[in-house]
Amino acid sequence: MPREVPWVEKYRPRRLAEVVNQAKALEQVKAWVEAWLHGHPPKKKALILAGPPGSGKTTTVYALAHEYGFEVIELNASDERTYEKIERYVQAAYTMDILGKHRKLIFLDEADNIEPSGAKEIAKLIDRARNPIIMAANHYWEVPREIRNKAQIVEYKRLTQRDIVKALARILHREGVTVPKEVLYDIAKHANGDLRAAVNDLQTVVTGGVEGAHEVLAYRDTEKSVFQALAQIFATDNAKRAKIAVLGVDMFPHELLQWIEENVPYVYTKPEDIARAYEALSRADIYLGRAQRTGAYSLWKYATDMMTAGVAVSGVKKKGFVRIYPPKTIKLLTESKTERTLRDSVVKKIMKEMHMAKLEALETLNYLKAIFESNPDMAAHFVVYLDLDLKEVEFIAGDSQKAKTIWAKSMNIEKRLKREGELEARAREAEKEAKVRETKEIGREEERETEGAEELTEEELEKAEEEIEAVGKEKKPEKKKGKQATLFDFLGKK
Ligand SMILES: Nc1ncnc2c1ncn2[C@@H]1O[C@H](COP(=O)(O)OP(=O)(O)OP(=O)(O)O)[C@@H](O)[C@H]1O
Repeated sequence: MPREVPWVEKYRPRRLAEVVNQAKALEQVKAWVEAWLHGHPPKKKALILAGPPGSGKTTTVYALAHEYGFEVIELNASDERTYEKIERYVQAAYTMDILGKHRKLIFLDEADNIEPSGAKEIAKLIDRARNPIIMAANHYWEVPREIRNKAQIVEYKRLTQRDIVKALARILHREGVTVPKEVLYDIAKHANGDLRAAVNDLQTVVTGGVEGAHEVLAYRDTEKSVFQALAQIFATDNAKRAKIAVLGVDMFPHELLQWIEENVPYVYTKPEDIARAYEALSRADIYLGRAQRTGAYSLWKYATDMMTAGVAVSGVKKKGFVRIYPPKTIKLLTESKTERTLRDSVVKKIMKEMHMAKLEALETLNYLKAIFESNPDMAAHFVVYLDLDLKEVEFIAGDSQKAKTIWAKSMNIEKRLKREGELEARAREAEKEAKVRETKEIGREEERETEGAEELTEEELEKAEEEIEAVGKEKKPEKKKGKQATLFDFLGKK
């Protein structure tokens, strides 16, 4: 299949004036490089362009080189031989300059990934530099301190949704195609300030062999698009970056594995690199299988490490835009979306009823799948407990016949529970009524007793007192065991 030119390259601004919404940063970069060119290297011989991904850092470096006549020597901080290479170019650049060749501009990407061990050495090289060194980093504070001290910081802003929509609209105009407005907004929203991700998404939507932009965008319902995560994995040789790339992706590891597996052959071209990537994936698969069999879901972590970091370090990747293809095993995107919606609703119910965090609920869903597979009676109880509907039961059972059996059993349980509930309610009602009756009766008795007592007082009290007096004259009233004899003892005797 012919590979399309990546739009991030095709439409990458060639001139500084085309870099949007970073005016302040550009002013600083220009002033710094002009100092070099005027023969007065700036006090800080390195620059750190710090800011979010896809905000224009790399673009600035290349546009700058283009406008000021530099050759860019791009190095990656995670490359083991970075130090050697910088040293070579720091020296070579100077001699080449004398020969009238292009001056070299050393561009060190991912400066927040420089190992502490190498930081001191690179700091020394900065001191010796006779040519500009520009570094890029997403997280300024993660650049080793020795290097930060030697470098001037230039901050890049996160691009706004408006910036992104405008940039995308310009590309569409130049391509002569249109997409629904809401799709454009949706891409811009999910890009989270990353224009590279947005441009890649747009290219996927417009040129994808996938039917319909809305279906493609369905995958962006997740917190972080799987397209973006994969693009990040396939753009780095750095294990840590590759691992971090999938953090916000709301997908089971085995689904993620399918996505990565599908795209490996488009990213790696050399057979031995492809083989290494598949080796990493097969190890991931072994961990997943083990987790599934034993219930030790902590193994998921290792599986994810293998499929991200393991794949990312497998070899030399294709440069620039790599279109990410949804796995063929996902038969229909719409179907997959329904499945995901069902999974989400089941997971929500588990979280609510079983008071679980999301990850636990996802693990529990796996247990449920095993239960639904082998124990319909127990499954039926879960259906009632979690208040699942038939579609959700079908999703968990993964087999409509099984789902129907479980559903029928759950209806019986529900009926029984309902009956029991009704009986219980009736019993409770009867008990309540009995209590009311009892209370009323007690009330009446008390009334009667009180009435009786009053009668007693009126009619008999005088007589009783007379009797007491009489008895008192004869003998002391008999004492009841441990209790003071009262008027009522006498009355009782009567
Ligand atoms: N400010 C911007 N103006 C115009 N285009 C931009 C801007 N920022 C990003 N882009 C577009 O997005 C793509 C990626 O940008 P770039 O490579 O400069 O990002 P970056 O900041 O270096 O990101 P990273 O930190 O991930 O390397 C480029 O192809 C470019 O077309």
